[in-house]
Amino acid sequence: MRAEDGRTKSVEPAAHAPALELVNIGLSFGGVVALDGVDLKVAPGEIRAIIGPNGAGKSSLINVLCGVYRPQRGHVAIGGQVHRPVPTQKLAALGIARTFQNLALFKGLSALDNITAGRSYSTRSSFLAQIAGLPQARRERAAALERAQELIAFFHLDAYADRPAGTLPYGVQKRVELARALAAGPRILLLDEPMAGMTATEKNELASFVRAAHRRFGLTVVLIEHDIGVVMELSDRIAVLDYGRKIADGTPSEIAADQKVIDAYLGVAPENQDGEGI
Ligand SMILES: Nc1ncnc2c1ncn2[C@@H]1O[C@H](COP(=O)(O)OP(=O)(O)OP(=O)(O)O)[C@@H](O)[C@H]1O
Repeated sequence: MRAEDGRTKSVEPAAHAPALELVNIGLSFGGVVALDGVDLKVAPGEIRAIIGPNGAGKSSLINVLCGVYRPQRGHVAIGGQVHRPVPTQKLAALGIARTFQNLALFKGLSALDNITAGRSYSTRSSFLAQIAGLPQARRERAAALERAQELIAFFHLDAYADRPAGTLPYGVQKRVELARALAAGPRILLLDEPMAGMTATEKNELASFVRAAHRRFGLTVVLIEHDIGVVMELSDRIAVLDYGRKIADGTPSEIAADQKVIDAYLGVAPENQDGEGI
C-alpha cells in the first residue's frame, strides 16, 4: 500500500491494526545508509525496545516515526493510517508524543509550567484567543492545568512543581520531561535514550515510572536505550538494528540467545544497569 503524495490512507480496520508499523523503510544521507529496508510492527499496548550498536540507525528510526526525517523508501502506518512522510505538526493529533535524547525542557519555567505547556500541542484555541482569555481558551487552560497537576502527583513531583526546571536534579528533570510528554494524553510514547547519563538508582526509578505510566495510561511505548539491563527488564519485545538493517526481533529471552545479536555486539560491550561494560 503506497501513499506517494503524503496523504493518509486507511489500510485495515483500525481495531486490528498495529499501533505503529514501519514498512520497508529506506533512509540515506548522501552515501551513508542509515536505514535499509526496515520493517517493524508494534502492537497496541506493547513496550517495544529498539537496540543496536552506535550508528545502527536507532535515532534515525525514531526521527522517521516523528516525521523529522523523510525516508526515500517505504511508509509508516499509525493505527492503520499510512503516512508518507509522517506529518510532524500533527503528531499530537495522531496520539504520539516523544522525549528527547538531550533534555528539551524550558529551563527557566517551573516544572508545572513545563508540563502544562506539553498540553498546548493538542489545544484548539489560537494564541490570540488565549491572550484575550476567550471562554474556550480559558476552559482549555483549566483542563491543561488539571492534567498537569494529575501528572505532578502521579510522578511524585509535588516538591518540585514550582521550581525552575533547570535547577532540578537530572533524574527529576527526566521525570518532568516524561510528564510533559504525557500532558496531551498520547496513546503512543517514543522514548529516545531516556536513561542516558543517569545513575543506576535514577535509572531504576525512571524505569518504574515508565512501567507505571504504561499501565495507568494504557500506552504503547517505543524505547531506544543502550542499557541492556533496563531494556531486558522493561520490554515485551525487542528489535535489533545493525548497520541500518533489522537483524532480530523477539522477546527478551529470544534476543539474549540470538547469535546474530551476540555477534553484532561483540567488541562494543553493551552497558549493564550500573553503566558498566559487560
Ligand atoms: N543528519 C544526518 N546526517 C548525516 N548522517 C547521519 C545523520 N543522522 C544519522 N546519520 C548517519 O546514519 C547512521 C545511523 O545513525 P543513527 O544516529 O540513526 O544511529 P544510532 O543507532 O541512533 O546511533 P547512537 O547509538 O550512536 O545514537 C550513522 O552512520 C550516522 O552517521
